[in-house]
Amino acid sequence: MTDHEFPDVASMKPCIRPDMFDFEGVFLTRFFTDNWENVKNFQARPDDILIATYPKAGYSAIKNPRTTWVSYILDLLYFGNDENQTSQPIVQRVPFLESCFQEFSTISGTEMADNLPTSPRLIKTHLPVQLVPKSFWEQNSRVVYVARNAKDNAVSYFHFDRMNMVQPEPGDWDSYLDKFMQGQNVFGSWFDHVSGWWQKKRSYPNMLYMFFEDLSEDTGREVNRLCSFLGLSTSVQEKEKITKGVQFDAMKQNTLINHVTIPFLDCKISPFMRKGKVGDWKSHFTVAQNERFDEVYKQKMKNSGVTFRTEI
Ligand SMILES: Nc1ncnc2c1ncn2[C@@H]1O[C@H](COP(=O)(O)OS(=O)(=O)O)[C@@H](OP(=O)(O)O)[C@H]1O
Repeated sequence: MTDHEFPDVASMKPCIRPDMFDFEGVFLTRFFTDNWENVKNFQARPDDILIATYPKAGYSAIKNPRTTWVSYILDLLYFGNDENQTSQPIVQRVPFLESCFQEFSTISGTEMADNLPTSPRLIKTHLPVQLVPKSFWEQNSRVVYVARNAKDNAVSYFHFDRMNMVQPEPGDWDSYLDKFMQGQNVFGSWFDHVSGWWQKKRSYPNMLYMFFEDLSEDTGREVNRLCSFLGLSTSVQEKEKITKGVQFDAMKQNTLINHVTIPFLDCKISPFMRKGKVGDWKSHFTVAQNERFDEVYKQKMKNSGVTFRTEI
């Protein structure tokens, strides 16, 4: 088996479904803490681009290339014409910084990032802002944060936890939603994550804060925003091509992107590229769940300053 291959999923099942534990105030699993010294001491570079999201907000990266949408857009903007690059799965093109899946890979996220031959390096993280390695701030690296409304994010994360054998068991939807409201998810509370990064943006100008809902409403406009932020003079034709290539249906068909080859993701339970919709929460939340959620949301987000759209 090479560095980038996985064992057959059937043979892996007994050793997976890890426990979640409190790590410096945030729920994580060992897959994100086993390499912590190297994560903490990771040496960022001034031209690095860190793509940060709460899980399932549309960014997609090690064997587990996720935060897919914006990673793929950035990858195409920088390396779309480099066949060498685009023939690799996106998990290898955009390393997942804190990941360390020792059972499945001999290479950690930090090693993969250190070995990246490209410049700039595109690096993905799901860490809450306070756990990001300090060298990113010291080097003034660019950061693209992508946020998704809490309701759709909860639904998407629930289905992902059902199909991802390296995440804790999600249980049923009702109890999952309760845990989500209490912040008991891998990578911690959605509320703290989106608010913490929003807060950081105030003191760190080298960050673009994007919304899944905006990408969904007008992908071309958001590609333009990314180009402005990054100082790219990509041609109109190229931007149009990229915008077309990153639509949900096109990405769902692309096996280098859609993760069907990652053995611990069981796409028979739920596909990685599931629905990609704004407002899908309506087909999951009961009236009672929605009322409960709105109450908790109001309370937890009252001082955050960031607003979301739950439909477009
Ligand atoms: N191009 C495009 N258009 C619309 N929606 C898209 C797109 N790319 C990714 N997605 C949706 O984003 C969700 C996955 O988020 P991530 O890629 O951040 O997942 S991960 O945290 O990295 O595993 C997941 O959302 P759900 O379908 O609602 O589950 C993906 O379908």
